[in-house]
Amino acid sequence: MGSEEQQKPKILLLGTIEHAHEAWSRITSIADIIQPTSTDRPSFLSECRSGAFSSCLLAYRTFDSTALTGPLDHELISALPSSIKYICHVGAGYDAISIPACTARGIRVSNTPSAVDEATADCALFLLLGAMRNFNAGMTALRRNEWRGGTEEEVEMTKTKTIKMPPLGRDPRGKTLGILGMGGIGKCLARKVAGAFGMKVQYLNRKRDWEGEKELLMSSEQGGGGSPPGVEVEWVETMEELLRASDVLSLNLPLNAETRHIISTKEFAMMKPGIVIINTARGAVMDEAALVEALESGQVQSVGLDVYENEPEIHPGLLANPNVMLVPHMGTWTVETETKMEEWAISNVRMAIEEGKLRSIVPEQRDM
Ligand SMILES: O=CC(=O)O
Repeated sequence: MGSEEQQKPKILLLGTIEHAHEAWSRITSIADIIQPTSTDRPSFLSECRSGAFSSCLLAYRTFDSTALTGPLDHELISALPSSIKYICHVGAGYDAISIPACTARGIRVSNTPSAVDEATADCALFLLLGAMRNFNAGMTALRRNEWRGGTEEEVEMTKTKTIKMPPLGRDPRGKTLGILGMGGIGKCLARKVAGAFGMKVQYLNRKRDWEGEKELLMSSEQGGGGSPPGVEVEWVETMEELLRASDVLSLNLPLNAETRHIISTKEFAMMKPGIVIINTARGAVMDEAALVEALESGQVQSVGLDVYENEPEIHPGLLANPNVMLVPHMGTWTVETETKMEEWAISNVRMAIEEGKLRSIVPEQRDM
């Protein structure tokens, strides 16, 4: 019986299982779970080098575990035992993991695409409407005990006089939404804005997604009744085309070496004056300092942000600006979605153990 126990593969658990307890308990019957005792990156690196995780087959990691380990960069990947063959990440964005470092060590990485699409697109929809309608200015004024941004004295005077009003918002209907990065979240958002707000959609992607376009155009013909109308969707070839024609821009692309600061001073200058920008991808795809300047000059009218360059730090120029709607990275923060993401990551763990492969290996490693 003892030797049977020893044959179980070992899993390094980085983070905690919050929701998918049933799926995880099935894993614990086929694998031994090892958890680090360290509390910060230097001690975690020492723990790795001490052999504490030797013979672990894979690491399961959550987004929040970065607070303990720091990024899974070259230094950290090199410190992992050579027995580690898989890293199963809970989340769609895996910019905290150096894929080149993993590939060089023969470690395969999985993420949880599509599990996040609906919830993240819903969050983008909330930010889009909030930023277009200037809801942030009014909402934060109320919490200062002011009415729509007027002072307390002005509120008192409203019985006889007018009060200070925030600038009028704009309706989304008939406006053009530019989507930068037409993956699962982008498509989901396109469907939602067309159905709920009657917006037109144009997108820029690494390559034209004919199948995806067809799917969006046909969405009216499926399901009948409550299904949204087909999406008017147009592919554009260049960033300049996308920026010049968009009334609202939504960032839906992954963060990597090519996309870091893909939106910066030059790109802000190309945008339609008074554009609204939504970011639910990663903060660093946009140059935050340049964004603050573009907001101050009025080139960008308002923004809705769920993600920031140096989370949890927020640029003071964003905090101070009433035209900035801020959400603290809650795009997938629902019971259903967080559960789905954990279950998806656990299904990668199971497949790695039982079949020696991953359900959703990251695109950079598809040929591995
Ligand atoms: O930010 C959320 C994710 O990457 O899934």
